[in-house]
Amino acid sequence: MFEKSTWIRLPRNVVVGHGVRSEVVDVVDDLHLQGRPLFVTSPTPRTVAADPIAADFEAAGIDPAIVTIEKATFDAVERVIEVAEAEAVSYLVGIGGGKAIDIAKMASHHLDMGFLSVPTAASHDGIVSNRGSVPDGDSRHSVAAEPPLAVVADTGILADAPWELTTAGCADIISNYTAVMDWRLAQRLKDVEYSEYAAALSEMTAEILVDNADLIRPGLEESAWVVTKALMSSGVAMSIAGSSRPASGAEHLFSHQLDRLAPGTALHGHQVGVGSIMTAYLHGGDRGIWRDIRDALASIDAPTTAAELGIDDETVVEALTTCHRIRDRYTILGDGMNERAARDVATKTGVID
Ligand SMILES: NC(=O)c1ccc[n+]([C@@H]2O[C@H](COP(=O)([O-])OP(=O)(O)OC[C@H]3O[C@@H](n4cnc5c(N)ncnc54)[C@H](O)[C@@H]3O)[C@@H](O)[C@H]2O)c1
Ligand SMILES: O=P(O)(O)OC[C@@H](O)CO
Ligand SMILES: [Zn+2]
Repeated sequence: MFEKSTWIRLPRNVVVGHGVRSEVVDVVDDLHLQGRPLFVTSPTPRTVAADPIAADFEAAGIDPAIVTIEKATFDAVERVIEVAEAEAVSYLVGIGGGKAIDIAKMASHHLDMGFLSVPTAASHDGIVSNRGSVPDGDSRHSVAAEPPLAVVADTGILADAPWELTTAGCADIISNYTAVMDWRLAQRLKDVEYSEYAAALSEMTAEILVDNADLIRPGLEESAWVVTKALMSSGVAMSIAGSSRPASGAEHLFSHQLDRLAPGTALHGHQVGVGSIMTAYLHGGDRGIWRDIRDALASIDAPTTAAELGIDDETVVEALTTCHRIRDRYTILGDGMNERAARDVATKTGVID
């Protein structure tokens, strides 16, 4: 008997476009959400979006509570849960980059409350995903979390954000190529659960983004459209898979380790992009697609070297040799690279000198 079952939870409303920030109140009404919201944001996104959206809610007779977080940690999730309980709110709104949205989705999962995702940067593909990503000691957890009931992505805000945030989002998408290679490898060698639909969607998303690279330019609002659609499509792939596997392989392990070794130095998307150049080389050798990945990153102004990330060569080698321990996720790194092999791949791909 075939007894498999799955739940794929996706947003009901996806509202994208110029000025849609002012439609958050209408989206809440359309979802029949009652009571007070808690806005989960971080310092700059608060000024850019959370405070103006709060004013719209107040004008509609709703008094939102606001909590500002600085880091994506389990402590931050706890703090948001405490504020939600103390302020007697009935749903959450994550307003900001990947960290604020991750914290909001994890807290709403714990509270069993609905949540809305309002990205202020096209910098990451967690906008619609049902996963939260949190460092914890030597590990990095990919936690099951509440997917958003709705996404409100204002392309005016996204296009006004610093350009490097958008190039980071592009690089997070381009890294899907190697994430899927790792996933297929793990399926073949370790029989891990695999979804061909999620893998195909993730790869196709990267392909469409690369094909439209000439539309991705600073100051062009259309770029925010192109990148945001890709970020959402990649998040849907994660929700279909019920795992971050379609968008996170060894290149993400490398980035998570850099977050530990050189915290706050480079953006998540930029780190996974550089990681992807090297893991593509590990998969395909010199005839593989590593040059295509490097050139795609360069074409949208994303870093392709350690120097452009602001990270020194030795830290890259250390991250490559240790990042397989970050989590129990089989990838091309297997049980770890030795130092010579790590230096070799980083040098041959031009990531280090
Ligand atoms: N859950 C998932 O599926 C998923 C997917 C991808 C990434 N992530 C996580 O998301 C995080 C990376 O996201 P990120 O790069 O957005 O990090 P982030 O949330 O720290 O944002 C980066 C910076 O951009 C600033 N910012 C945001 N909007 C701005 C705006 N409009 N103007 C000026 N500054 C603005 C933020 O204040 C912050 O300083 C990582 O923790 C990563 O693990 C999660
Ligand atoms: O599960 P992780 O490795 O945090 O990956 C999530 C996301 O960054 C994929 O783009
Ligand atoms: Zn990512």
